[in-house]
Amino acid sequence: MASAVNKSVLSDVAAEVKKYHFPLEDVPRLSCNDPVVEQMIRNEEPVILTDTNLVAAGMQWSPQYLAENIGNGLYTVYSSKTQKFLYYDDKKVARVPDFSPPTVHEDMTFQNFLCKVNKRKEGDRWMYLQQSLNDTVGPPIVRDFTTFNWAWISEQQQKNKWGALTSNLLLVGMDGVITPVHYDEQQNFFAQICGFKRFILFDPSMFGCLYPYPVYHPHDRQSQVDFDNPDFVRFPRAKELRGRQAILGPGDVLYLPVYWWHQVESVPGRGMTVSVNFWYKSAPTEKIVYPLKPQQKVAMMRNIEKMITDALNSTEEVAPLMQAMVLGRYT
Ligand SMILES: CC[C@@H](CC(=O)C(=O)O)C(=O)O
Ligand SMILES: [Zn+2]
Repeated sequence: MASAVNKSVLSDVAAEVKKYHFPLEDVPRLSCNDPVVEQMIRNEEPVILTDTNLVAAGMQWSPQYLAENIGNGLYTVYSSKTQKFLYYDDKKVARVPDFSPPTVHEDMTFQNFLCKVNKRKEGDRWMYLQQSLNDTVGPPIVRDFTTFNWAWISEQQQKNKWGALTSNLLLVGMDGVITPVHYDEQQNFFAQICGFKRFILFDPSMFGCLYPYPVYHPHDRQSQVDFDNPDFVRFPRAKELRGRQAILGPGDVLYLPVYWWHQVESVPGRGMTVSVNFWYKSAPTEKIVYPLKPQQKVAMMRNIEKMITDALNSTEEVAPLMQAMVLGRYT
């Protein structure tokens, strides 16, 4: 049984993390055997789970162990001039002619990645390995992976009528890297193996305070608000943000519900991080119940935005058309 993270270490980490302009409440931290957990997952409320043993077989996956056992396959490594790794969809770059990718994507062996990280000097680019686990990994890693606690996580999948497991992303980050605030369209069990990660979470109803890029934009699903330097003139409602915080240590698992906004930070000074996420397709809506949930409204807004953009075959005409539709009529 993987031991739970020491509470006093967690409070030390909580004291170290960066403060932003918005208040944060702690995400509950419960044993997966606590009867409350089942209801929280059903209600799509984030919760930190201990005692899952989800990745107990992978707890020896230190960067060094991975370098020695993962084989010599090529892995996706992003590099960035800053600690931030703002995701972009390269299939959408053509729609934005002057788009300049904030990160560079390189494929390299895990050993080469770790060597570059260890040799990195001040001013060099930051690096973040983000690779879907597949059958190219070495046999020891396959063995560990197959002995994850699939019984427990499959039970969660079935109980909540989720769809298929779509992928497991292996994430190996340098001390201090940040994935800026965004939302995903999948349910997520996020397992922390090495080091500490701090999640800042906002519920889907905060869509209006986080100003995501347009759906056709390469940064679709990513917020335009820079928490380190918020532009309250362009994004005034960012002042209304009220968030939650989850600090994960080795062995912890965060249930991160679909459409919940999250920023993920590898806590500075606590070493490299190793994590594995488990992304599942969400349950289909069986029956429409009013009032609609915020998640359903986000999905609806996305579909309307896509439809209008495609029907107009122009991105410039979307705002004028939607303003003509509502300004002075519905507002
Ligand atoms: C994708 C990278 C990110 C995790 C995340 O956003 C997710 O699992 O949805 C992180 O850990 O830096
Ligand atoms: Zn995410």
